[in-house]
Amino acid sequence: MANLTVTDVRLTPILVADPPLLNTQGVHQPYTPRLIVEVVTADGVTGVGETYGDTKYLELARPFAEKLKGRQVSDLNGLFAVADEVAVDASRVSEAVDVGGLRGVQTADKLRLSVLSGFEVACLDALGKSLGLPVHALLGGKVRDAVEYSAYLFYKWAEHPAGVRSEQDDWGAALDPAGVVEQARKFKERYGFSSFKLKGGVFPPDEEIAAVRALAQAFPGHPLRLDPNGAWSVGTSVKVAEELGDVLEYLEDPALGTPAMAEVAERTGVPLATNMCVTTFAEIKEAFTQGAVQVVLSDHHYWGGLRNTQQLAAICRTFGVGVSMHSNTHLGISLAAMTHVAATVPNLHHACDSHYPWQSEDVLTERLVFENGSVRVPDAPGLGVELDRDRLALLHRRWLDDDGTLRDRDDAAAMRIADPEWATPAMPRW
Ligand SMILES: O=C([O-])C(=O)C[C@H](O)[C@@H](O)C(=O)[O-]
Ligand SMILES: [Mg+2]
Repeated sequence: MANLTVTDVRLTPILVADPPLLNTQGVHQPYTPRLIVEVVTADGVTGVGETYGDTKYLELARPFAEKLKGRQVSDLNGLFAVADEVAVDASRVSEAVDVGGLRGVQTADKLRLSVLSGFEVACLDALGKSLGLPVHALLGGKVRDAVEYSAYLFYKWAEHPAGVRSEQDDWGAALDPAGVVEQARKFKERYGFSSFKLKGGVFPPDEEIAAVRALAQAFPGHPLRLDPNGAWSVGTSVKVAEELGDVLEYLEDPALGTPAMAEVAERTGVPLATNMCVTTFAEIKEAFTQGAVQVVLSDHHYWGGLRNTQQLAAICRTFGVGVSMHSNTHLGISLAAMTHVAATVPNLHHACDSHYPWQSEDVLTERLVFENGSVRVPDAPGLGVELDRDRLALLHRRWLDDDGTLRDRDDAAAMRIADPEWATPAMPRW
């Protein structure tokens, strides 16, 4: 019988290269923080997880890790009790919608869940390796063999501002409809994606409408999405929905907050998706009863892990609301975790988001591969991925060497390097 007792927990904060991707808040930093979690059992089995690596997450992860020692990796329900014991510094959260966060309301619970998810995935990986079972089997079994992802298109500079230390990428600039179409072509060529999401809220809506129209012309029949992260008023949202209604699979978070989304939903037939107004279980009732959203983009990081993601999917199914997946900058551990849980969700009818193609660096010995836009669901024990300790050490070294400037993701601060006058836009921006 395997000894599933946690004897050691390792936390490794890293900085990962990120291209100059634009959103309504600003631009991505040249390096972004992530946290790699390792949980070791008495048998010497190591499970890996990944989550946000900014200071406020690290502050919680450290005491969480201490409390995990001596517990069983199979005690997944117990992780929530551990999370409740970890104190959150009140200055780290505001109950209001955090427009700077791009991921909705900021609460102490959500912060705890975002940390918990890294431990839950590491425990599931260790448990799976100990029992010789893939994570999807621990979650009840896969209902599909591959999970489809969509191309995540961004307006983008060719490179980070001059004088800023950064890694080169070969995607080029995308600042107008032709650039966006060119980027989409590369995504299709390289990964076989057949649906496209454009991160909007960067340029005035007419320019973004033109970019989506250009995509529709270049890729007829392909599902398209546009996501301005709540940057538009209700009126602007309705206008964009009217103009693009014939080509959009859904419009994502056109306006900020459930009441505004509900008003948009009432005035258009275009389905609305969200990763901003429904990001916690507490927000579901109001949004669903008001018909504010037709698709919830789950994210196992802030929903509190893979099993909470399954619960969210079950609630969505009950209410006839669609479900898919949101993504931030993440590495292969999280892509594997997303793929395992997505494989178990019967009502997943939209290709999931993933930033992974934008990440040229990883901490795995082998990168996960997209074939025809999909990732095959791993059947090896655990997550089916292996940590590359040299890569991990290298990216950790970068974090150690940083003076603190990059340890907390701040897209507005990154933008101010190029444009010192830049201030986080007041919402609605248009
Ligand atoms: O709304 C979304 O899809 C996101 O929040 C994803 C990311 O935060 C994305 O906007 C980004 O990284 O710029
Ligand atoms: Mg979004």
